[in-house]
Parts: sequence; structure tokens; C-alpha cells
Amino acid sequence: MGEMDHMQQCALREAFGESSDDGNESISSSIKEAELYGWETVPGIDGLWLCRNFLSETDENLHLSTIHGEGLFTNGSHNQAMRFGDLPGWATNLTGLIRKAICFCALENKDQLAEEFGPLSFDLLWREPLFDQLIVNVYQPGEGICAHIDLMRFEDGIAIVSMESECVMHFSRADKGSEDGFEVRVPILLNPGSLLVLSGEARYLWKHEINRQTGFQMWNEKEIAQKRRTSITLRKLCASKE
Ligand SMILES: O=C(O)CCC(=O)C(=O)O
Ligand SMILES: [Fe+2]
Repeated sequence: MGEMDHMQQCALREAFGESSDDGNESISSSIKEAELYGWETVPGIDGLWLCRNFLSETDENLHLSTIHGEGLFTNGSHNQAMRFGDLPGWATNLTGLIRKAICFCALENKDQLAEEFGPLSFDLLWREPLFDQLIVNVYQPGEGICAHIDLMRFEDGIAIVSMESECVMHFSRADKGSEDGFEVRVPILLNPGSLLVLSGEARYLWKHEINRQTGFQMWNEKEIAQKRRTSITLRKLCASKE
């Protein structure tokens, strides 16, 4: 079975459970569902994929009440919580939803070239576990995160789920300085309920940054009204060498 056929089988299994007798009907209804996710790529940044309709408002609210009600932020910090290894049940469910959304994207793009068909390669998408580290960040208005590349102790394939306030995340190349006085900065609007997936160049060659100081959160020439923003970042630690 080719990689694409395998992806398709996996997507169907994610969507309909183990047995799905009427293959053709399932495929066409899966493709319809796939379109609902609204996946986008970003021209010029390989490996960056954005799914605008990842969490419904109801699901977003459920996640927020779990996160803020779970006592995640008890170890002295009220704005960042980290978990390694076995993730809480809600995060394992979220991982399942991410896999499903990526499978649907692959299904929708099934007629395209292998490297274009989805946010994660087959190997990354089907590693086990997909993620074993979780960070929940809570940003008050004005707070953001400096330009960075995620640490090399994490594998390729990183997911960021955005909730509450929308914000602009900027991507800039890490390997090209601004000697010529010209730094490429690509703005991406992260709407609440969206899922951003980074792999390859987007993960290793581009820095990402959220600057929520006055004047930096511009979209369509208007400044975004800021509220609290909560994000969930999911990653996989590299296997230790010992
Ligand atoms: O909060 C976000 O959207 C990004 C978080 C991030 O980049 C990180 O934790 O490395
Ligand atoms: Fe990051």
C-alpha cells in the first residue's frame, strides 16, 4: 500500500472507527468534512500549516474551563504550566483531534505531490506518542513571547492551539541576518480555535514571535483589541542518548 493510501485508510479509521464497509461513500463524506477544517499553507514558509477551524467555540470553552479549573497553574506560576511524559486526559484527546485534522488535510490533498499533502510527514504523524510535552501559556494584554526557535531537545513537528484573544505571530528567518537592512517578517493571524503546525523549515529555520506591545498587533491596518490569550503547545522530546 502506498503512503497516500495508507494515510487515507488512517484518516477513515480516525473518522469512522475500525470498520468502514462502504469505502467510497466514506471517502466522499470525509472529503467534505476535510474541507470544513480550512487548512492553509503560508507562501514562502515551508512546513507551516494553519487550520483555522480546529476547535469549535464549544470545544474551546471546554478546554479553557478544564485548563483554568484543573489547578495546572499551582507551582508558583500563574501564566505557564508544563507537563512531561504522560499527558492529562484532555491533552491526549486533543492530540487525537490534531491527528484527525491532519489526516483530513492529507485526504483533501490526496491528488497532490507527496510533499504537499499535509502538515506532517507520515513518520511524524504516526510516531507514538505524537506528543509527550505540553505547555499552556496564558498571556495578559501586552504580553507575548520573544522571537525564538524551539529548543533542539524537541523533535520536529510542533503544534500550537490558540484560544481567547486573536493575535499576530511573526515569522522571521533565523539563518539570514538583516545585514542588508531588510529582514523578512511574515505575519500570521492566529484566531481563537486555530491550530498551527510547524515542521521542517518552519520549525528549524524560522523564528516565531508574538509582540503584543502597543503598535505591533496590526492586522488589515487596524490594531487588534487585546484580551487574555491562552495557548497550548504540544511537542515531543528527542529520545535521550543514554
Ligand atoms: O503561545 C504561543 O502561541 C507560542 C508559544 C511558543 O512559541 C512556545 O512555547 O515555544
Ligand atoms: Fe515556540
